[in-house]
Amino acid sequence: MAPRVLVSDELSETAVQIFRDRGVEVDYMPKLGKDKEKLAELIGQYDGLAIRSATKVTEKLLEQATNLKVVGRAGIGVDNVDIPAASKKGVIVMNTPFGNSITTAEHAIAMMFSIARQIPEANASTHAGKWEKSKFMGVELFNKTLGVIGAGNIGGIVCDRAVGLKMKVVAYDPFLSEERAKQLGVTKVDLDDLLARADFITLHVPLTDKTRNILSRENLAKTKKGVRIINCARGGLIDEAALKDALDAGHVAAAALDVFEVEPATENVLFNHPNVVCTPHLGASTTEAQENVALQVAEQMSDYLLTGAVQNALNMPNVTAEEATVMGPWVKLALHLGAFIGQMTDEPIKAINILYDGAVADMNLAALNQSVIAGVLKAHNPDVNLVSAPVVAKERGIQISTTRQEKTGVFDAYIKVTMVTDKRERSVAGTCFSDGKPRFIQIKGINIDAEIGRHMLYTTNEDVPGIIGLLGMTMGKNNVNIANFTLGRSGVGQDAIAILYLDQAIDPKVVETLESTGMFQQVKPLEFEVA
Ligand SMILES: NC(=O)C1=CN([C@@H]2O[C@H](COP(=O)(O)OP(=O)(O)OC[C@H]3O[C@@H](n4cnc5c(N)ncnc54)[C@H](O)[C@@H]3O)[C@@H](O)[C@H]2O)C=CC1
Ligand SMILES: O=C(O)C(=O)COP(=O)(O)O
Repeated sequence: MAPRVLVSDELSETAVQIFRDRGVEVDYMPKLGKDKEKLAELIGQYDGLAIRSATKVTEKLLEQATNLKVVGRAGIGVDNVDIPAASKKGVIVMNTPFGNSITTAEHAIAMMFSIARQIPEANASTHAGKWEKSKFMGVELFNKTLGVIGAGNIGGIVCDRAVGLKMKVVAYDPFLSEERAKQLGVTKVDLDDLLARADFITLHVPLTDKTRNILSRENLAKTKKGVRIINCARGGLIDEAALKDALDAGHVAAAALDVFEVEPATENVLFNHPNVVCTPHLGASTTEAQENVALQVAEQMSDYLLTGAVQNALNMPNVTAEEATVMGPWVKLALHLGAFIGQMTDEPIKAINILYDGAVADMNLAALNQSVIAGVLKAHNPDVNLVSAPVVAKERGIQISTTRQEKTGVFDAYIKVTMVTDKRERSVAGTCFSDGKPRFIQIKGINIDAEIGRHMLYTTNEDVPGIIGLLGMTMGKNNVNIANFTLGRSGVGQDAIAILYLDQAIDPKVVETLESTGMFQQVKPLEFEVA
């Protein structure tokens, strides 16, 4: 069945067309993002949700999203998505990190010009037939100092444009390297220094717990008298009441705001202030940017829903379509190895060590790690998936470690997973042959070659005659067909294991019958998710 996507914010029609062309069913309901109840009522039908900033993807909404696999943000900021809650539910959250950055940077520059020369007020006055030529005295940008808070993609473009305008640019960004600052032609400074030096301040940081209120009352007081402030990033970065007071006191000469603490902003303390210019969150609103983000989000979401390729996800490592194909069998193997380990224990797991040997060590290990962990955890919680697995593992305090090594044995590549609990260590290794079929090659250090099927039976015993007959006869008597039978032992008369691939699940009574013979140390039916 074709996956279904809901577009709940205003996205370019390009997105709808791409979904359809790719074979994804799409419903375009651009007003739904503003109607929480209706959205919650409908969300359960969809595999994907494409949004901008109006739709709020809360924990509550996610509870109703029983089929949801991916949220695609056609834009940059994802502060309207509860990412931890999405991860826990196994929902991938992706954005389009570059599609609207030039547009937003240009909006910030436009806002800077508009407050330097009072263009909106002069425009309104002139339209009103007032011709107030002497009222509107502006300032030049040339030679002024621009303080850029956050010099990432958008901030970096703003720096570049401002340098072109012959401004002196200082930037505060703890993650900005000296080399990048040099490349941008800006001086890296700390926040207090920026606040003291800047004639104009522009914000380009995401809204996080660390950046919230970055222009607080206290920090606004540290700015130069006559400073002009531009915010095209997020409401919540500036203390709006404190900004109003600073404007009223004439300390801040002007402010240009595209974003507000509460949006849609129909009322705000800063509205109607003569020195404030406002736009209704238009940073990303150009035809070019909206085409870019719509196209990207639809492609990314379709790729994920149709091929498993992951791009620009905030809670999953990237996996290209090519990797998804090449790695497909290895991802399955990783899940099976995890599933084996997970089903072998009911004790709390302390650590999972994953060894990658040979060619597989060069693959996208982040994705393989997540598959192993998901496999382990699914044994006790079927809702865990690749996205939620690391979150759940962290919550349970499971330590994950990986080792990669050059080819050491007869196999071109293999993965070995070892689980550590308080009482024991268990390990299983597997490989994929060129037929793409994953198989187990070692359990408890004993070499085997076991094809993996949906229903399997794993037994351990002392190496004595009669085990094959006993297992075969018991299965036969209970009408269970054996598709594949593999034996292994550590040495004559020593530890031995058997792995049976069965055509159906076995009844617990069969397990009891085998156990009652006293011939086995362990008789364990196992299930694997085999397509
Ligand atoms: N008005 C609008 O329509 C739009 C607004 N935005 C907003 O712009 C923000 C920035 O976008 P990008 O530049 O693409 O993001 P980015 O991730 O490329 O850049 C953000 C920069 O902020 C820096 N940063 C993080 N924490 C910081 C802190 N505590 N202090 C100083 N710097 C810090 C990071 O190191 C990074 O360099 C987005 O998160 C979004 O909220 C983005 C697009 C459109
Ligand atoms: O991309 C972003 O972060 C934006 O803020 C743009 O928001 P919008 O898509 O215009 O609602």
